[in-house]
Amino acid sequence: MTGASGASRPAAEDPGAPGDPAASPVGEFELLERLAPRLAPDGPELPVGYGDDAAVIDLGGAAACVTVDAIVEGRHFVWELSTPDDVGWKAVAVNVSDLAAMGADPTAAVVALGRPADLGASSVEALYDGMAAAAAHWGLDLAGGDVVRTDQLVVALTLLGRIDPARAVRRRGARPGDRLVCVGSLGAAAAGLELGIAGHRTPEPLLAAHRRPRGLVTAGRALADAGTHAMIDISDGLGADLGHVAHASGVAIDVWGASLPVPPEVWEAADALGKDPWSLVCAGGEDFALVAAVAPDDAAEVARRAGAAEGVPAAVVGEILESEGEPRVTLHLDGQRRDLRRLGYDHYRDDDPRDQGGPT
Ligand SMILES: Nc1ncnc2c1ncn2[C@@H]1O[C@H](COP(=O)(O)OP(=O)(O)O)[C@@H](O)[C@H]1O
Ligand SMILES: Cc1ncc(C[n+]2csc(CCOP(=O)(O)OP(=O)(O)O)c2C)c(N)n1
Ligand SMILES: [Mg+2]
Repeated sequence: MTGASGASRPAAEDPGAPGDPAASPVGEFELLERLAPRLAPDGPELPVGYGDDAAVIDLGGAAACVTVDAIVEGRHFVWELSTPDDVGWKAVAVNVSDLAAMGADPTAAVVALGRPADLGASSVEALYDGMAAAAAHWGLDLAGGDVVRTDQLVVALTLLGRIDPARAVRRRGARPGDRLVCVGSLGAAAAGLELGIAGHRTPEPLLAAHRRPRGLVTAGRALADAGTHAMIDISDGLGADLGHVAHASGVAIDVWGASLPVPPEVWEAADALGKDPWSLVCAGGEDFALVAAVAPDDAAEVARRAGAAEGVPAAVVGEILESEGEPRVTLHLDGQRRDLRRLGYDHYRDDDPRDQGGPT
């Protein structure tokens, strides 16, 4: 059968595409680079388009900051570890985090719900209880959506926020000499997920980090108000996401391992899992910490204020350097250097997302 007849799915052309048993298909990052030419360039009506945590759209006088992230059963959560209520919370939180990383203020969301036929109505109500609780927490309105039948639960939330386009903080803009500020801790969500899946006893803070992440809106605003040069939220992992900042800003980034905010339970989890703790910290992902490039003289005070505003740990964790050609992200630890760039979650890299990389 041919694709042109509409009777079958388009043929596999990439190694590893559906129907092709070979290695891995084109990765998430490479796929986006191929799609980019078809997307709108930045311009007066689109002050921030593709390539940042959220877009900024000029509406003639006012501006909206908009983002969409989906939560998928088996990819972002498993029913063994999360309730429907947790899933609803997480669907809101992951989007709130993207707006936080722009310095925006979330205002309203619409929800595309992919519901398997066997997911009962009361479970969907519980899912919406979780979304409503998160919406109340961050002061945003759930303003409608769409329902389709799917094989696994999918919750795709489009979130809008207020922003002054002139003050939107982008992934580009980090300058040599800036310090790297991290607000929020690293490694807990990945540790909670991995312990939980392995059936180990899982400390509550780790499980909570996986199930019900926080979006650091107040910290994001504080960082934006302080004139932060560049910012990103850590969803795929510190290495991969700093790689985006290095790439967008045309800089190199040094990360000081000993300064990273890591909860003590993460070291214990790595021990129990027989795993390099730095793979949880630098490649685990779903931390939803904010990492920002801040002028050196302000960095320590800006970190302190942003952390205090949310009641989360915050620290100066590295510095921005001149690029040496290729964007570079390097972890400095015990006198050793490890390449962190691209270390993190990629939806297409491995079949089992939990097998994905650690620092080498
Ligand atoms: N399917 C897509 N079509 C167009 N743009 C996309 C798509 N997926 C992601 N992007 C864009 O690519 C950039 C990176 O996306 P993503 O890795 O999902 O970022 P984030 O971690 O901030 O959610 C964003 O600017 C996003 O808008
Ligand atoms: C069952 C399960 N396996 C693996 C993970 C880990 N995980 C899934 S997606 C992801 C990265 C972030 O999600 P993504 O959809 O890429 O969000 P975005 O980068 O667009 O914000 C991670 C670390 C998980 N949460 N649940
Ligand atoms: Mg996304």
